[in-house]
Amino acid sequence: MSSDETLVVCRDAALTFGQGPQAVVAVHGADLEIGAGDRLAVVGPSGSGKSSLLHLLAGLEQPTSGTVTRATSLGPYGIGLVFQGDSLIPALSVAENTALPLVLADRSEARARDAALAALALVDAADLADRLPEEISGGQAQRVAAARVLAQEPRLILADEPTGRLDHATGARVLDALLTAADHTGAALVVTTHDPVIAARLTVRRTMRDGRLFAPEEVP
Ligand SMILES: Nc1ncnc2c1ncn2[C@@H]1O[C@H](COP(=O)(O)OP(=O)(O)OP(=O)(O)O)[C@@H](O)[C@H]1O
Repeated sequence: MSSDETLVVCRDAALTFGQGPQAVVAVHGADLEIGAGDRLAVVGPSGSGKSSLLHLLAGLEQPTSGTVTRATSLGPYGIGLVFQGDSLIPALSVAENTALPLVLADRSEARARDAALAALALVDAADLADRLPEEISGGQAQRVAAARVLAQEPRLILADEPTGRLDHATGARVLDALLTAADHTGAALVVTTHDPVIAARLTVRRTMRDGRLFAPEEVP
């Protein structure tokens, strides 16, 4: 893997929901390249289209016009997703939640658990391993979500408002966990946020307003 490898390219990628007078343009012709190891913050207020852009990058939505191209080298497990809140499965322990992507990818349960425990330790959540999601806080749950992505060892981590519902100090710890996960695996990291303090911790910041993605550091 070369360090300047391009993972995802958006060219004039747009996403419109609905048709006719009811149509909502969530993303207007966005141009974006994500390379291996990049650290990108997409910053904008609620409703500006950040989640929609992330869904395009992940392939969860297809562009209505323009193109989104993912490198074939990403493979089926190459993208790790972290969503805002409530993403853990309630009936599974923290360790089982963390190991789940590996079990689904046919790793043995013992190896998956070892990888999960190592990932939890890296994000400072080893002591939570045997708890259920209902027994941990929102900030802890987001760190577990970071550990789950870390265990998966993706090439690209997409985190949608991972600190959105948290206070500043807790949000900073969640971002620490995501940066640790990305550094440890060499993954690219894209974080959407409305919080400039969180955005300042990523290398490149791009503002979104009303579905428009502005150039790096360009302030609309
Ligand atoms: N499935 C959908 N159907 C119709 N409209 C949608 C859908 N998803 C999003 N939208 C609209 O697209 C626009 C962008 O929404 P999006 O969720 O991408 O913004 P956001 O910046 O992520 O907001 P938030 O921070 O509140 O999640 C909004 O006007 C929203 O109402």
